[in-house]
Amino acid sequence: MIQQQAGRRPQQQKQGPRKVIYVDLSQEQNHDPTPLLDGWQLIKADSLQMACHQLREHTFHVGMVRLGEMANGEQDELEQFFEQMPSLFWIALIDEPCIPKGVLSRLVYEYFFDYYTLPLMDHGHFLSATLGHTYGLGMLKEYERQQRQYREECQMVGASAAIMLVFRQIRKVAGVDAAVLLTGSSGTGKELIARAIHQRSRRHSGPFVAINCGALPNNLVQAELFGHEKGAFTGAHSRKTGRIEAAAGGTLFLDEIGDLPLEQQVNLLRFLQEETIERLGGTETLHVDARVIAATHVDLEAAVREGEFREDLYYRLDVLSIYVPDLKEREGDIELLANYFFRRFTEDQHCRVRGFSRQAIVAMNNYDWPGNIRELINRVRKAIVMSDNRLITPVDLGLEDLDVGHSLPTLEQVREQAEISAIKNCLLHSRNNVSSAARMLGISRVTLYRLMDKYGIAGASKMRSG
Ligand SMILES: Nc1ncnc2c1ncn2[C@@H]1O[C@H](COP(=O)(O)OP(=O)(O)OP(=O)(O)O)[C@@H](O)[C@H]1O
Repeated sequence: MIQQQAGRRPQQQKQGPRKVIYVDLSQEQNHDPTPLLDGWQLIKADSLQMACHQLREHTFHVGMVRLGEMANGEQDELEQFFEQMPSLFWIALIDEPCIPKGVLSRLVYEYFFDYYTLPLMDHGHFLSATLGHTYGLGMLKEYERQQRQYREECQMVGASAAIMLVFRQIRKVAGVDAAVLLTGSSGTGKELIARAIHQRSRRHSGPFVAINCGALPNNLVQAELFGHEKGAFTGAHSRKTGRIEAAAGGTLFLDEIGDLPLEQQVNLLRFLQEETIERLGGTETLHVDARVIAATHVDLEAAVREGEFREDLYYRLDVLSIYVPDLKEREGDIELLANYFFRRFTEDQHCRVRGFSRQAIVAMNNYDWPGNIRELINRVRKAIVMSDNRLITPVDLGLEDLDVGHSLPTLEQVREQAEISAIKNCLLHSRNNVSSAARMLGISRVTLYRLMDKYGIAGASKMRSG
């Protein structure tokens, strides 16, 4: 769908022509493709050095290279040039006599999306469309590359629009040194997200200290968070550094913040306001520089209304907030995550089980996952061990009531699901530009707004319509 759209005449877009860099390495200066490029702004470079300069000055959507005869050294230089820009995609223009030469054919195969032989003659009018396709493919590859990068950096898997929004928010909040509140159900990945924010922040070389406020007995919370001096209470045989102090220079992750007893909330508030703490039984005031990320699965606003959570602390924690969606809200991610954990749990061992049956995938997609990703991990791990089959079945996953036979959707449901997923995909790929998403879908903007409203696809009012 993207490729077809990308191949459309770019001048239809209101953003103006897209830019293509044209690197002419042939020294011949003939066959200028400019007149053939309807809707594209062509910027020329006669050498790789000049191309590097142009690439620093402009943002290009796609690149074209005119290849001539080439010595080995020049070829290496060109390869290095391409390696520096993994997200720009290229088309080659080649003189017909050069085509059969082995060196060039490998280069074209490895680095170019497509090539045209010169003279272009009546193929010329396809060039604009090929540039569009190349750009479309480049966008997909870039999206894939970013995903891979996220996976590697944060060990986070996901491709749904809902989780991509979270990924973008992680990037944004990582660059700001303010408190973050993560809200979302249990097992959705809040701790992993807190770690990802820490890893991407300027504090990444400092410690990441996690504490589960719900798991500590009331009488220990203060000593655990703030530390204690020797003899502060019976059994305090030596001085102990608290978790807040241990997070100095890094990030303190307060999980289940809603469970923090009221009397400790005031101490935490003081730390957030003044960046100072006092150890239990101590008199010294210590300055501690730690960023706080808190997480909760309960509705803290409701807890504030009911007097169970201090309002002033709530506002101190909720400077930046990220909602982490339930697994069932992440369209397409269940299969992705299930396969990811399957590979992780089977890679180091000889395993007879080869993957998931189609019915197992359907059953997983039909299930609500109240325990979210943690539950998915447990079910997949158990199924790998217990399954007697080559492909994991719904029964192996404990989801036998949810396979395809029990819940065949109606045609109307299938149609609605297909519409929802096409709209979400196009909005994602057009970066929420409604006009361009409508064009991809082949419908008017008004119809797209109506459908978004009908299916409750969020954020319509905030979206760009350029
Ligand atoms: N996007 C993801 N990709 C891969 N693994 C994930 C992802 N999100 C969560 N996980 C894994 O799921 C499990 C649960 O995640 P995590 O502990 O971060 O959830 P949580 O929201 O903090 O849960 P709780 O509220 O119960 O503390 C962990 O093993 C985590 O590594």
